[in-house]
Amino acid sequence: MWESFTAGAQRVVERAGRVARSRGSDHVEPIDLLSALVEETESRAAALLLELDIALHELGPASADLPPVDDETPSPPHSQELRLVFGDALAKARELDRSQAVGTEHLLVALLSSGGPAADRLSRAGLTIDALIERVARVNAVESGPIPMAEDIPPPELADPGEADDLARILDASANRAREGLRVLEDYARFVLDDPGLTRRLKDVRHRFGQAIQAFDPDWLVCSRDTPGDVGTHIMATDEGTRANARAVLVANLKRTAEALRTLEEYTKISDQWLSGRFEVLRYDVYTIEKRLMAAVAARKGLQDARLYVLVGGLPTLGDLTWIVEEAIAGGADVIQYREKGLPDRVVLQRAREVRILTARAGVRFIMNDRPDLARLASADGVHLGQDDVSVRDARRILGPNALIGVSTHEPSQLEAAIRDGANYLGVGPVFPSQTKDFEALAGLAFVRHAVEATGLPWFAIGGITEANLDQVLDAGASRIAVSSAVVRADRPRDAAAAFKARLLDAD
Ligand SMILES: Cc1ncc(COP(=O)(O)OP(=O)(O)O)c(N)n1
Ligand SMILES: Cc1ncsc1CCOP(=O)(O)O
Ligand SMILES: [Mg+2]
Repeated sequence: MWESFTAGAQRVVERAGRVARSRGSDHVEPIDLLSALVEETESRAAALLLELDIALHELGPASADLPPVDDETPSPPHSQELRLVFGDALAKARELDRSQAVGTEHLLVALLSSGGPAADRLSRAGLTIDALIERVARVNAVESGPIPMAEDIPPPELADPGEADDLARILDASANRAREGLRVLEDYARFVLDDPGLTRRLKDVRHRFGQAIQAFDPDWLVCSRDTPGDVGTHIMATDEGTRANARAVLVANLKRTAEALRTLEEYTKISDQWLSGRFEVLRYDVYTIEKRLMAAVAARKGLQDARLYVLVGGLPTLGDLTWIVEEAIAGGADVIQYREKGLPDRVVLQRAREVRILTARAGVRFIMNDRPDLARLASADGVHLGQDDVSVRDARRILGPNALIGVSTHEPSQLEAAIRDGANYLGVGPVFPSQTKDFEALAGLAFVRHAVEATGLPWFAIGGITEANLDQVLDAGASRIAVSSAVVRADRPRDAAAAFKARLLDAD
């Protein structure tokens, strides 16, 4: 069933389990789902509640406000009531036709209809089922509905013709601003980041924006245009005429585009709420893309030139971690990950700090495996997370926006989810059987080939890579690799690293 839930809805369900555990409950209840939903502040459900003037804090404690729980204990089972809520959400998603996927908004509708304490809390906050359904249906229709043609929507009939003219000037200026801004963003994704996925998404937004503004009568807009008479034309903020670099251009245009879309959204509310909804959806799309663009910008800064990533730790480096790190660096490692599974936290932290000193001295990136808390204490450049480790979002809470967060991926859907979650780089594998870790299944070279097409973020092929099979990995399209045993178990780790590095640079 979960594959028909959006990533946001899945996150909320997972978080509900943690809420139930921190309450000490033996079942996850609808009320836990509501607490988890409250915390998903960027979700469609949260946006709808805000639109309906319902303050999120009135709906109960967010899971972050509850006592912490350890991540090892499994969540209790879902209660019968909660299972009914999920079934109802599924039915609502089908009925309201949002590509049939269950989003946070459908969970909200189902909670409100559930008739239990969660529904009471929502009703007490002022939410009514009719208002909510009407909103959800509108947003869903905006996403899947037909595109109106110019003749469908005449200029608004306002009492004062001068007012229509003012409105046209606002809409014309904002439409131009948003269109130009979107083009600047697309050029950044295309030419600076070389990111096909982001370029495609921005192109899609630009295209949908173009369709939305077809609803305006072009004569109405252009006739009202009076650039020389526009009092704003010559007023410039002090920093508007200069930009420090391409990143500053990007940031300014993200802001400009979102602002222009907001202006369109607000002023079209006067005459056409449906169209206003389309601009709202586009504005949310820009926010989502912003998160991905900024992750890509950070990755570019930290890992653009990185080719060889070496994992140290475990048995082979128990006695001589410092020496191995120095050797790997001398051989050309661009990134060192400290991956330690069995030692006490206090010892791991002490050793991580040693790795930090060595890597900092050499100007090499240092990534801590699994543990954002230890990464922060050791001043690492970031953390590497697996599918069962804490989420990117939680790691960011600890490490902040500038940390490099990597995610292990073993199949296309995980890769897509990691990108959506804001990972800065990806591990792609396991490609071959590994001496470092046992795997039930291999992702293989097919997944490496998939990654080439799927992302412009830096990604490292990993798992059993040796000098003997490196060519297969490079032929599959990888330009970066992560290795452990082939370096840390080598007689001469420095030479082993140097051999990998030379071949990676050769293949560039
Ligand atoms: C670069 C890189 N890629 C993948 C992994 C594996 O992470 P994970 O799946 O969490 O497994 P463990 O390493 O924690 O056993 C990695 N560490 N680094
Ligand atoms: C931790 C991990 N996750 C995927 S492969 C791997 C181990 C990489 O080590 P090796 O290069 O020795 O296979
Ligand atoms: Mg892990």
